[in-house]
Amino acid sequence: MLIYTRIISILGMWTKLDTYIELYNGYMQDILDRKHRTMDLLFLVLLGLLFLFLKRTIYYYMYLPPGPWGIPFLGYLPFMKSSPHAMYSRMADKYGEISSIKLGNHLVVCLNSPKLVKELFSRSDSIARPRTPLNEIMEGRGIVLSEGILWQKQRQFLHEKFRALGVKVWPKQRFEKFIIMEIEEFITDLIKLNGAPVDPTLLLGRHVHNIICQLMMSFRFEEDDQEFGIFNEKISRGMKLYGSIHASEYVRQYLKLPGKKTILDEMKRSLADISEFHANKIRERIDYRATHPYDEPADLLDYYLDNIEARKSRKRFPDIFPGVDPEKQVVQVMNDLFSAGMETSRTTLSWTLLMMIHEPDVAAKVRAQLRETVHPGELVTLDHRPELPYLEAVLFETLRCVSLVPLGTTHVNTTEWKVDKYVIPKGAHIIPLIGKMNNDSKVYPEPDKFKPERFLRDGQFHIPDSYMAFGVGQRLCLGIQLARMQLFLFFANIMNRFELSLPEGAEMPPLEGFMAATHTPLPYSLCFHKIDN
Ligand code: HEM
Repeated sequence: MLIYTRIISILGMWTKLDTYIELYNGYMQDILDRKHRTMDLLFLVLLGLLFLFLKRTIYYYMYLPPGPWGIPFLGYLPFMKSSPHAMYSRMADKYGEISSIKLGNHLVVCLNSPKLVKELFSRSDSIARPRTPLNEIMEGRGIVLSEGILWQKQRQFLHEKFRALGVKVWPKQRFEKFIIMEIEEFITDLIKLNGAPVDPTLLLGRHVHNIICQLMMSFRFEEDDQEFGIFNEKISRGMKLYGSIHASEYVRQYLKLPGKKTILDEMKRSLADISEFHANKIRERIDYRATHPYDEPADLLDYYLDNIEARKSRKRFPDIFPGVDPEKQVVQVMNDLFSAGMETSRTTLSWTLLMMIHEPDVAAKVRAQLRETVHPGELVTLDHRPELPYLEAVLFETLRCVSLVPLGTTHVNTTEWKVDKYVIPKGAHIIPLIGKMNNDSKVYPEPDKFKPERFLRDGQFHIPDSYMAFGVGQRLCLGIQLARMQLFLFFANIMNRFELSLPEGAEMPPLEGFMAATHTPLPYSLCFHKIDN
Protein backbone atom coordinates (compact mmCIF):
# COMPACT_ATOMS: atom_id res chain seq x y z
CA MET A 1 0.00 0.00 0.00
CA LEU A 2 2.81 2.29 1.00
CA ILE A 3 4.69 1.52 -2.19
CA TYR A 4 1.56 2.20 -4.17
CA THR A 5 1.06 5.56 -2.53
CA ARG A 6 4.72 6.50 -3.21
CA ILE A 7 4.43 5.55 -6.87
CA ILE A 8 1.28 7.65 -7.17
CA SER A 9 2.94 10.68 -5.57
CA ILE A 10 6.08 10.34 -7.78
CA LEU A 11 3.87 10.07 -10.82
CA GLY A 12 2.00 13.14 -9.59
CA MET A 13 5.25 15.10 -9.23
CA TRP A 14 6.36 13.86 -12.61
CA THR A 15 3.27 15.23 -14.22
CA LYS A 16 3.95 18.63 -12.45
CA LEU A 17 7.61 18.69 -13.54
CA ASP A 18 6.80 20.97 -16.43
CA THR A 19 5.20 23.37 -14.05
CA TYR A 20 8.27 23.31 -11.81
CA ILE A 21 10.57 23.88 -14.75
CA GLU A 22 8.41 26.74 -15.89
CA LEU A 23 8.49 28.23 -12.42
CA TYR A 24 12.23 27.81 -12.29
CA ASN A 25 12.71 29.41 -15.69
CA GLY A 26 10.42 32.27 -14.77
CA TYR A 27 12.37 32.76 -11.57
CA MET A 28 15.72 32.75 -13.40
CA GLN A 29 14.36 35.06 -16.07
CA ASP A 30 13.22 37.40 -13.35
CA ILE A 31 16.69 37.41 -11.83
CA LEU A 32 18.24 37.95 -15.23
CA ASP A 33 15.80 40.74 -16.02
CA ARG A 34 16.51 42.38 -12.70
CA LYS A 35 20.24 41.94 -13.26
CA HIS A 36 19.92 43.50 -16.67
CA ARG A 37 17.86 46.29 -15.27
CA THR A 38 20.50 46.94 -12.56
CA MET A 39 23.26 46.78 -15.17
CA ASP A 40 21.31 49.15 -17.37
CA LEU A 41 20.80 51.48 -14.45
CA LEU A 42 24.47 51.30 -13.48
CA PHE A 43 25.44 51.94 -17.05
CA LEU A 44 23.12 54.93 -17.21
CA VAL A 45 24.53 56.32 -13.95
CA LEU A 46 28.10 55.85 -15.22
CA LEU A 47 27.18 57.47 -18.50
CA GLY A 48 25.60 60.36 -16.62
CA LEU A 49 28.69 60.74 -14.45
CA LEU A 50 30.95 60.58 -17.48
CA PHE A 51 28.81 63.17 -19.18
CA LEU A 52 28.93 65.45 -16.15
CA PHE A 53 32.69 64.93 -15.85
CA LEU A 54 33.24 65.68 -19.53
CA LYS A 55 30.92 68.66 -19.38
CA ARG A 56 32.74 70.03 -16.34
CA THR A 57 36.18 69.33 -17.85
CA ILE A 58 35.24 70.88 -21.17
CA TYR A 59 33.66 73.85 -19.40
CA TYR A 60 36.72 74.12 -17.13
CA TYR A 61 39.26 74.09 -19.96
CA MET A 62 37.14 75.92 -22.52
CA TYR A 63 36.80 79.04 -20.41
CA LEU A 64 40.19 79.02 -18.69
CA PRO A 65 42.43 81.97 -19.49
CA PRO A 66 44.82 80.87 -22.27
CA GLY A 67 48.13 79.23 -21.50
CA PRO A 68 50.40 76.28 -22.27
CA TRP A 69 49.12 72.71 -21.86
CA GLY A 70 50.63 70.22 -19.43
CA ILE A 71 50.16 66.55 -18.55
CA PRO A 72 47.77 65.02 -15.98
CA PHE A 73 48.84 65.35 -12.31
CA LEU A 74 52.06 67.27 -13.02
CA GLY A 75 50.69 69.91 -15.36
CA TYR A 76 53.44 71.96 -16.97
CA LEU A 77 56.00 71.30 -14.19
CA PRO A 78 58.12 68.75 -16.17
CA PHE A 79 58.48 71.24 -19.03
CA MET A 80 59.56 74.23 -16.95
CA LYS A 81 63.01 75.12 -18.18
CA SER A 82 63.36 78.59 -16.69
CA SER A 83 62.55 80.38 -13.42
CA PRO A 84 58.85 81.05 -12.73
CA HIS A 85 59.54 84.79 -13.29
CA ALA A 86 60.83 84.19 -16.81
CA MET A 87 58.12 81.66 -17.66
CA TYR A 88 55.23 83.87 -16.48
CA SER A 89 56.75 86.79 -18.34
CA ARG A 90 56.84 84.78 -21.60
CA MET A 91 53.23 83.72 -21.01
CA ALA A 92 52.25 87.38 -20.65
CA ASP A 93 54.06 88.21 -23.91
CA LYS A 94 52.21 85.45 -25.72
CA TYR A 95 48.75 85.52 -24.14
CA GLY A 96 48.34 89.12 -22.92
CA GLU A 97 46.58 90.51 -19.85
CA ILE A 98 45.49 87.20 -18.37
CA SER A 99 46.94 83.73 -18.78
CA SER A 100 46.88 80.45 -16.90
CA ILE A 101 48.98 77.35 -16.42
CA LYS A 102 48.57 74.10 -14.49
CA LEU A 103 51.46 73.39 -12.11
CA GLY A 104 50.92 70.07 -10.33
CA ASN A 105 47.23 70.05 -9.53
CA HIS A 106 47.12 73.82 -8.95
CA LEU A 107 45.88 76.33 -11.45
CA VAL A 108 48.07 79.43 -11.60
CA VAL A 109 46.55 82.56 -13.13
CA CYS A 110 48.87 85.43 -14.10
CA LEU A 111 47.56 88.98 -14.30
CA ASN A 112 49.37 91.46 -16.49
CA SER A 113 47.14 94.53 -16.39
CA PRO A 114 47.13 97.11 -13.56
CA LYS A 115 43.42 97.76 -14.20
CA LEU A 116 42.55 94.09 -13.89
CA VAL A 117 44.71 93.54 -10.81
CA LYS A 118 43.11 96.55 -9.15
CA GLU A 119 39.62 95.38 -9.98
CA LEU A 120 40.16 91.79 -8.84
CA PHE A 121 42.27 92.47 -5.75
CA SER A 122 39.66 94.93 -4.45
CA ARG A 123 37.17 92.06 -4.15
CA SER A 124 36.62 90.55 -0.73
CA ASP A 125 36.87 87.05 -2.24
CA SER A 126 40.44 87.70 -3.44
CA ILE A 127 42.24 87.72 -0.12
CA ALA A 128 42.93 84.05 0.64
CA ARG A 129 46.47 82.67 0.49
CA PRO A 130 47.66 79.34 -0.97
CA ARG A 131 47.87 76.26 1.27
CA THR A 132 51.48 75.24 0.74
CA PRO A 133 53.77 73.16 2.98
CA LEU A 134 55.70 76.31 3.85
CA ASN A 135 52.63 78.40 4.61
CA GLU A 136 51.34 75.61 6.81
CA ILE A 137 54.31 76.03 9.17
CA MET A 138 52.70 79.32 10.33
CA GLU A 139 49.44 77.46 11.00
CA GLY A 140 47.41 80.33 9.53
CA ARG A 141 48.62 82.83 12.13
CA GLY A 142 50.19 86.27 11.65
CA ILE A 143 49.19 88.85 9.05
CA VAL A 144 50.90 88.01 5.75
CA LEU A 145 49.47 84.49 5.42
CA SER A 146 46.37 84.65 7.63
CA GLU A 147 42.95 84.72 6.00
CA GLY A 148 39.29 85.33 6.70
CA ILE A 149 38.08 86.89 9.91
CA LEU A 150 41.47 86.61 11.68
CA TRP A 151 43.18 88.54 8.88
CA GLN A 152 40.41 91.16 8.83
CA LYS A 153 40.66 91.77 12.58
CA GLN A 154 44.45 91.89 12.54
CA ARG A 155 44.64 94.16 9.54
CA GLN A 156 42.16 96.62 11.02
CA PHE A 157 43.91 96.54 14.41
CA LEU A 158 47.38 97.04 12.95
CA HIS A 159 46.22 99.87 10.67
CA GLU A 160 44.68 101.69 13.60
CA LYS A 161 47.71 101.20 15.83
CA PHE A 162 50.24 102.16 13.15
CA ARG A 163 48.34 105.43 12.80
CA ALA A 164 48.09 105.91 16.56
CA LEU A 165 51.87 105.44 16.87
CA GLY A 166 52.45 108.12 14.23
CA VAL A 167 53.38 105.98 11.24
CA LYS A 168 52.36 108.38 8.47
CA VAL A 169 54.34 110.02 5.76
CA TRP A 170 53.40 113.52 6.98
CA PRO A 171 55.39 116.01 9.06
CA LYS A 172 55.32 116.03 12.87
CA GLN A 173 54.40 112.40 13.36
CA ARG A 174 55.29 110.77 16.64
CA PHE A 175 57.21 107.93 14.99
CA GLU A 176 59.48 110.14 12.86
CA LYS A 177 61.84 110.77 15.78
CA PHE A 178 62.69 107.05 16.03
CA ILE A 179 63.60 106.91 12.36
CA ILE A 180 65.71 110.05 12.66
CA MET A 181 67.47 108.58 15.72
CA GLU A 182 68.38 105.48 13.72
CA ILE A 183 69.52 107.56 10.74
CA GLU A 184 71.85 109.52 12.98
CA GLU A 185 73.38 106.23 14.16
CA PHE A 186 73.71 105.10 10.55
CA ILE A 187 75.42 108.36 9.58
CA THR A 188 77.84 107.97 12.50
CA ASP A 189 78.70 104.48 11.18
CA LEU A 190 79.34 105.95 7.72
CA ILE A 191 81.49 108.79 9.06
CA LYS A 192 83.56 106.27 11.04
CA LEU A 193 84.32 104.46 7.78
CA ASN A 194 85.98 107.62 6.48
CA GLY A 195 85.34 106.81 2.83
CA ALA A 196 86.37 103.14 3.05
CA PRO A 197 84.31 100.80 0.82
CA VAL A 198 81.29 99.14 2.41
CA ASP A 199 78.36 97.03 1.18
CA PRO A 200 75.42 99.38 1.86
CA THR A 201 72.89 96.52 1.93
CA LEU A 202 74.67 94.95 4.91
CA LEU A 203 75.22 98.22 6.75
CA LEU A 204 71.59 99.29 6.34
CA GLY A 205 70.14 95.99 7.64
CA ARG A 206 70.47 96.58 11.39
CA HIS A 207 69.29 100.20 11.21
CA VAL A 208 66.26 99.44 9.08
CA HIS A 209 65.37 96.50 11.27
CA ASN A 210 65.79 98.58 14.44
CA ILE A 211 63.03 100.86 13.17
CA ILE A 212 60.61 97.92 12.92
CA CYS A 213 61.75 96.67 16.34
CA GLN A 214 61.08 100.14 17.75
CA LEU A 215 57.56 100.07 16.35
CA MET A 216 56.87 96.53 17.55
CA MET A 217 58.54 96.48 20.97
CA SER A 218 60.62 99.64 21.65
CA PHE A 219 63.84 97.71 21.21
CA ARG A 220 66.98 98.14 19.14
CA PHE A 221 69.94 95.91 18.35
CA GLU A 222 73.33 97.44 19.19
CA GLU A 223 76.20 97.38 16.70
CA ASP A 224 77.92 94.30 18.13
CA ASP A 225 74.75 92.29 18.78
CA GLN A 226 75.45 88.70 17.73
CA GLU A 227 71.77 87.78 17.76
CA PHE A 228 70.96 90.28 15.02
CA GLY A 229 73.68 88.82 12.79
CA ILE A 230 72.25 85.35 13.28
CA PHE A 231 68.66 86.46 12.54
CA ASN A 232 69.74 88.39 9.52
CA GLU A 233 71.52 85.34 8.16
CA LYS A 234 68.50 83.14 8.85
CA ILE A 235 66.12 85.46 7.01
CA SER A 236 68.40 85.89 3.98
CA ARG A 237 69.15 82.16 3.85
CA GLY A 238 65.44 81.37 4.26
CA MET A 239 64.59 83.53 1.23
CA LYS A 240 67.19 81.69 -0.88
CA LEU A 241 66.31 78.21 0.44
CA TYR A 242 62.69 78.85 -0.40
CA GLY A 243 63.61 78.83 -4.09
CA SER A 244 64.93 75.27 -3.84
CA ILE A 245 61.65 73.82 -2.51
CA HIS A 246 59.35 76.14 -4.42
CA ALA A 247 57.99 73.23 -6.51
CA SER A 248 56.49 71.68 -3.34
CA GLU A 249 53.88 74.44 -3.53
CA TYR A 250 52.43 72.55 -6.47
CA VAL A 251 53.33 68.90 -5.82
CA ARG A 252 53.68 68.01 -2.16
CA GLN A 253 55.49 64.77 -3.00
CA TYR A 254 58.40 66.93 -4.15
CA LEU A 255 59.43 67.13 -0.49
CA LYS A 256 60.01 63.36 -0.56
CA LEU A 257 62.97 63.85 -2.92
CA PRO A 258 66.39 63.50 -1.24
CA GLY A 259 67.43 66.63 0.67
CA LYS A 260 64.20 68.58 0.20
CA LYS A 261 62.60 67.70 3.53
CA THR A 262 65.86 68.73 5.27
CA ILE A 263 65.48 72.20 3.73
CA LEU A 264 61.93 72.54 5.00
CA ASP A 265 63.09 71.36 8.44
CA GLU A 266 65.86 73.98 8.47
CA MET A 267 63.32 76.67 7.61
CA LYS A 268 61.06 75.42 10.42
CA ARG A 269 63.97 75.59 12.89
CA SER A 270 64.83 79.16 11.84
CA LEU A 271 61.24 80.21 12.30
CA ALA A 272 61.15 78.53 15.72
CA ASP A 273 64.30 80.46 16.79
CA ILE A 274 62.94 83.83 15.65
CA SER A 275 59.58 83.03 17.29
CA GLU A 276 61.36 82.17 20.55
CA PHE A 277 63.16 85.53 20.49
CA HIS A 278 59.86 87.38 20.07
CA ALA A 279 58.08 85.20 22.65
CA ASN A 280 60.80 86.11 25.18
CA LYS A 281 60.31 89.79 24.45
CA ILE A 282 56.58 89.38 25.11
CA ARG A 283 57.22 87.60 28.44
CA GLU A 284 59.72 90.30 29.49
CA ARG A 285 57.15 93.00 28.69
CA ILE A 286 54.40 91.23 30.65
CA ASP A 287 56.72 91.11 33.71
CA TYR A 288 57.70 94.75 33.23
CA ARG A 289 54.10 95.92 32.97
CA ALA A 290 53.23 94.08 36.18
CA THR A 291 55.53 96.39 38.16
CA HIS A 292 55.62 99.58 36.03
CA PRO A 293 52.33 101.40 35.44
CA TYR A 294 52.32 103.44 32.24
CA ASP A 295 50.21 106.22 30.71
CA GLU A 296 49.94 105.37 27.05
CA PRO A 297 51.00 102.46 24.85
CA ALA A 298 54.58 102.88 23.61
CA ASP A 299 54.45 100.35 20.79
CA LEU A 300 52.44 97.61 19.08
CA LEU A 301 53.24 95.15 21.85
CA ASP A 302 51.65 97.42 24.47
CA TYR A 303 48.52 97.72 22.32
CA TYR A 304 48.33 93.94 21.89
CA LEU A 305 48.88 93.26 25.60
CA ASP A 306 46.25 95.88 26.52
CA ASN A 307 43.82 94.04 24.31
CA ILE A 308 44.70 90.61 25.73
CA GLU A 309 44.33 91.86 29.33
CA ALA A 310 41.05 93.64 28.62
CA ARG A 311 39.73 90.51 26.95
CA LYS A 312 40.51 88.45 30.03
CA SER A 313 38.68 90.82 32.35
CA ARG A 314 35.71 91.67 30.11
CA LYS A 315 33.92 88.75 28.54
CA ARG A 316 32.23 90.87 25.88
CA PHE A 317 35.41 92.59 24.68
CA PRO A 318 35.78 92.55 20.84
CA ASP A 319 37.82 89.49 19.92
CA ILE A 320 40.76 90.28 17.63
CA PHE A 321 42.12 86.74 17.94
CA PRO A 322 39.30 84.55 16.61
CA GLY A 323 40.32 80.91 16.66
CA VAL A 324 43.98 81.41 17.60
CA ASP A 325 46.11 81.55 20.72
CA PRO A 326 46.67 85.32 21.29
CA GLU A 327 50.29 85.04 22.33
CA LYS A 328 51.25 82.80 19.40
CA GLN A 329 49.42 85.18 17.08
CA VAL A 330 51.35 88.22 18.37
CA VAL A 331 54.62 86.30 17.94
CA GLN A 332 53.77 85.50 14.31
CA VAL A 333 52.74 89.12 13.60
CA MET A 334 56.17 90.18 14.90
CA ASN A 335 57.88 87.56 12.70
CA ASP A 336 55.88 88.80 9.71
CA LEU A 337 56.68 92.46 10.23
CA PHE A 338 60.33 91.52 10.68
CA SER A 339 60.54 89.57 7.42
CA ALA A 340 58.16 91.75 5.33
CA GLY A 341 59.62 95.05 6.49
CA MET A 342 63.37 94.68 6.79
CA GLU A 343 64.45 93.02 3.55
CA THR A 344 62.17 95.19 1.39
CA SER A 345 63.18 98.60 2.74
CA ARG A 346 66.92 98.01 2.98
CA THR A 347 67.04 96.45 -0.49
CA THR A 348 65.13 99.40 -2.00
CA LEU A 349 67.60 101.81 -0.41
CA SER A 350 70.52 99.76 -1.66
CA TRP A 351 69.10 99.74 -5.23
CA THR A 352 68.49 103.51 -5.05
CA LEU A 353 72.11 104.20 -4.07
CA LEU A 354 73.28 101.96 -6.92
CA MET A 355 71.01 103.89 -9.31
CA MET A 356 72.71 107.13 -8.21
CA ILE A 357 76.02 105.66 -9.39
CA HIS A 358 74.49 104.55 -12.68
CA GLU A 359 72.65 107.85 -13.18
CA PRO A 360 74.98 110.71 -12.11
CA ASP A 361 72.72 113.33 -13.75
CA VAL A 362 69.79 112.21 -11.63
CA ALA A 363 72.00 112.28 -8.50
CA ALA A 364 73.02 115.86 -9.40
CA LYS A 365 69.35 116.88 -9.72
CA VAL A 366 68.55 115.33 -6.33
CA ARG A 367 71.38 117.30 -4.76
CA ALA A 368 70.34 120.51 -6.53
CA GLN A 369 66.85 120.22 -5.05
CA LEU A 370 68.31 119.48 -1.62
CA ARG A 371 70.52 122.62 -1.90
CA GLU A 372 67.43 124.73 -2.54
CA THR A 373 65.75 123.33 0.56
CA VAL A 374 68.33 122.49 3.25
CA HIS A 375 71.95 123.24 4.07
CA PRO A 376 74.47 120.50 3.32
CA GLY A 377 74.79 118.37 6.41
CA GLU A 378 71.53 119.66 7.92
CA LEU A 379 69.11 116.99 9.06
CA VAL A 380 66.36 116.42 6.47
CA THR A 381 62.96 115.70 8.07
CA LEU A 382 59.46 115.06 6.78
CA ASP A 383 58.85 118.84 7.07
CA HIS A 384 61.09 119.18 3.99
CA ARG A 385 59.24 116.53 2.00
CA PRO A 386 56.87 118.87 0.10
CA GLU A 387 59.95 120.75 -1.21
CA LEU A 388 61.67 117.57 -2.41
CA PRO A 389 59.31 115.94 -4.93
CA TYR A 390 62.12 114.91 -7.29
CA LEU A 391 63.89 113.01 -4.51
CA GLU A 392 60.75 111.02 -3.74
CA ALA A 393 60.16 110.44 -7.46
CA VAL A 394 63.65 108.87 -7.67
CA LEU A 395 62.67 106.35 -4.99
CA PHE A 396 59.46 105.39 -6.79
CA GLU A 397 61.21 105.18 -10.16
CA THR A 398 63.84 102.90 -8.61
CA LEU A 399 61.10 100.61 -7.29
CA ARG A 400 59.53 100.57 -10.76
CA CYS A 401 62.80 99.81 -12.54
CA VAL A 402 64.04 97.05 -10.26
CA SER A 403 60.64 95.53 -9.35
CA LEU A 404 61.55 94.61 -5.82
CA VAL A 405 58.70 92.10 -5.39
CA PRO A 406 58.40 91.00 -9.04
CA LEU A 407 55.53 88.54 -8.52
CA GLY A 408 53.83 90.25 -5.58
CA THR A 409 52.36 87.83 -3.04
CA THR A 410 50.07 85.09 -4.34
CA HIS A 411 46.34 85.53 -3.73
CA VAL A 412 43.66 82.82 -3.90
CA ASN A 413 40.06 83.42 -5.03
CA THR A 414 37.46 81.89 -2.73
CA THR A 415 34.65 81.91 -5.34
CA GLU A 416 34.56 81.29 -9.08
CA TRP A 417 35.37 84.46 -11.02
CA LYS A 418 34.10 85.46 -14.44
CA VAL A 419 36.69 87.76 -15.98
CA ASP A 420 35.82 88.99 -19.45
CA LYS A 421 35.17 85.79 -21.45
CA TYR A 422 37.12 83.58 -19.04
CA VAL A 423 36.16 81.66 -15.92
CA ILE A 424 38.67 81.31 -13.10
CA PRO A 425 37.63 78.38 -10.89
CA LYS A 426 37.77 79.03 -7.16
CA GLY A 427 41.02 78.16 -5.40
CA ALA A 428 43.34 79.36 -8.21
CA HIS A 429 46.73 80.86 -7.33
CA ILE A 430 46.48 84.43 -8.63
CA ILE A 431 49.82 86.10 -9.38
CA PRO A 432 50.13 89.80 -10.27
CA LEU A 433 53.07 90.18 -12.64
CA ILE A 434 54.32 93.37 -10.97
CA GLY A 435 57.73 93.22 -12.68
CA LYS A 436 56.15 92.81 -16.10
CA MET A 437 53.59 95.59 -15.58
CA ASN A 438 56.37 97.92 -14.40
CA ASN A 439 58.00 97.50 -17.79
CA ASP A 440 54.95 97.89 -19.97
CA SER A 441 55.67 100.62 -22.53
CA LYS A 442 51.94 101.42 -22.83
CA VAL A 443 51.89 102.32 -19.14
CA TYR A 444 55.46 103.65 -18.78
CA PRO A 445 56.81 104.94 -22.12
CA GLU A 446 60.50 104.05 -22.62
CA PRO A 447 60.40 101.68 -19.67
CA ASP A 448 64.15 100.91 -19.89
CA LYS A 449 65.02 104.52 -19.14
CA PHE A 450 65.35 105.79 -15.58
CA LYS A 451 62.97 108.77 -15.61
CA PRO A 452 61.85 110.01 -12.17
CA GLU A 453 59.77 112.68 -14.00
CA ARG A 454 57.11 109.98 -14.50
CA PHE A 455 56.19 110.57 -10.89
CA LEU A 456 55.86 114.34 -11.14
CA ARG A 457 52.75 116.25 -12.17
CA ASP A 458 52.87 120.05 -12.26
CA GLY A 459 56.13 119.80 -10.36
CA GLN A 460 54.54 117.86 -7.49
CA PHE A 461 55.14 114.26 -6.54
CA HIS A 462 52.37 112.09 -7.96
CA ILE A 463 51.73 108.33 -7.93
CA PRO A 464 49.96 107.11 -11.11
CA ASP A 465 46.99 104.77 -10.70
CA SER A 466 48.89 101.99 -12.43
CA TYR A 467 51.64 101.88 -9.77
CA MET A 468 51.97 98.37 -8.35
CA ALA A 469 55.19 98.23 -6.28
CA PHE A 470 53.32 97.91 -2.97
CA GLY A 471 50.51 95.75 -4.35
CA VAL A 472 46.91 97.06 -4.53
CA GLY A 473 43.48 96.45 -3.10
CA GLN A 474 42.53 94.70 0.10
CA ARG A 475 46.00 93.35 0.82
CA LEU A 476 47.97 96.45 -0.19
CA CYS A 477 51.29 96.51 1.70
CA LEU A 478 50.48 97.18 5.34
CA GLY A 479 53.82 98.92 5.83
CA ILE A 480 53.55 101.34 2.91
CA GLN A 481 53.51 104.45 5.11
CA LEU A 482 56.42 103.20 7.20
CA ALA A 483 58.34 102.23 4.06
CA ARG A 484 57.80 105.67 2.51
CA MET A 485 58.90 107.43 5.71
CA GLN A 486 62.07 105.33 5.97
CA LEU A 487 62.99 105.49 2.29
CA PHE A 488 62.55 109.25 2.12
CA LEU A 489 64.42 110.03 5.34
CA PHE A 490 67.34 107.64 4.76
CA PHE A 491 67.85 108.56 1.11
CA ALA A 492 67.50 112.32 1.67
CA ASN A 493 69.93 112.33 4.58
CA ILE A 494 72.51 110.16 2.82
CA MET A 495 72.41 112.42 -0.26
CA ASN A 496 72.61 115.56 1.89
CA ARG A 497 75.66 114.38 3.82
CA PHE A 498 77.70 112.21 1.45
CA GLU A 499 79.09 112.01 -2.06
CA LEU A 500 79.00 108.45 -3.36
CA SER A 501 81.63 106.70 -5.43
CA LEU A 502 82.68 103.21 -6.39
CA PRO A 503 85.87 101.88 -4.76
CA GLU A 504 88.94 102.62 -6.86
CA GLY A 505 89.24 100.22 -9.79
CA ALA A 506 85.84 98.61 -9.14
CA GLU A 507 83.67 97.75 -12.12
CA MET A 508 80.20 99.23 -12.43
CA PRO A 509 77.89 96.83 -10.52
CA PRO A 510 75.12 95.44 -12.76
CA LEU A 511 71.45 96.39 -12.44
CA GLU A 512 70.46 92.73 -12.84
CA GLY A 513 70.34 91.19 -9.40
CA PHE A 514 69.26 87.95 -7.79
CA MET A 515 65.62 87.03 -8.39
CA ALA A 516 63.81 85.16 -5.62
CA ALA A 517 60.82 86.32 -3.54
CA THR A 518 62.51 89.74 -3.78
CA HIS A 519 64.89 91.12 -6.39
CA THR A 520 68.16 91.94 -4.61
CA PRO A 521 71.31 93.56 -6.02
CA LEU A 522 74.40 91.37 -6.27
CA PRO A 523 76.85 92.27 -3.48
CA TYR A 524 78.64 95.55 -4.25
CA SER A 525 80.55 98.21 -2.35
CA LEU A 526 80.36 101.99 -2.23
CA CYS A 527 82.46 104.72 -0.67
CA PHE A 528 80.61 107.45 1.27
CA HIS A 529 82.56 110.75 1.32
CA LYS A 530 81.30 113.24 3.88
CA ILE A 531 80.25 116.59 2.37
CA ASP A 532 81.75 119.49 4.35
CA ASN A 533 79.14 121.86 5.82
C1 HEM B 1 59.97 99.23 -0.23
C2 HEM B 1 59.36 98.60 0.70
C3 HEM B 1 58.21 97.65 0.53
C4 HEM B 1 57.66 97.10 -0.61
C5 HEM B 1 58.07 97.33 -2.05
C6 HEM B 1 56.58 96.25 -0.18
C7 HEM B 1 55.76 95.53 -1.04
C8 HEM B 1 54.73 94.71 -0.63
C9 HEM B 1 53.91 93.91 -1.51
C10 HEM B 1 54.03 93.87 -3.03
C11 HEM B 1 53.03 93.24 -0.74
C12 HEM B 1 52.01 92.20 -1.21
C13 HEM B 1 50.64 92.77 -1.34
C14 HEM B 1 49.65 91.68 -1.74
O1 HEM B 1 49.53 90.66 -1.06
O2 HEM B 1 48.99 91.86 -2.77
C15 HEM B 1 53.28 93.60 0.64
C16 HEM B 1 52.56 93.11 1.71
C17 HEM B 1 52.90 93.40 3.02
N1 HEM B 1 53.86 94.26 3.48
FE1 HEM B 1 55.11 95.35 2.34
N2 HEM B 1 56.50 96.28 1.18
C18 HEM B 1 57.47 97.13 1.66
C19 HEM B 1 57.72 97.46 2.96
C20 HEM B 1 57.06 96.98 4.06
C21 HEM B 1 57.33 97.33 5.43
C22 HEM B 1 58.37 98.35 5.92
C23 HEM B 1 56.49 96.59 6.20
C24 HEM B 1 56.41 96.56 7.71
C25 HEM B 1 55.77 97.22 8.48
C26 HEM B 1 55.66 95.80 5.31
C27 HEM B 1 54.66 94.95 5.71
C28 HEM B 1 53.85 94.24 4.85
C29 HEM B 1 52.82 93.33 5.31
C30 HEM B 1 52.48 93.00 6.76
C31 HEM B 1 52.21 92.81 4.17
C32 HEM B 1 51.06 91.81 4.10
C33 HEM B 1 49.73 92.55 4.08
C34 HEM B 1 48.55 91.60 4.04
O3 HEM B 1 48.69 90.46 3.63
O4 HEM B 1 47.46 92.04 4.42
N3 HEM B 1 56.04 96.05 4.02
N4 HEM B 1 54.32 94.50 0.68
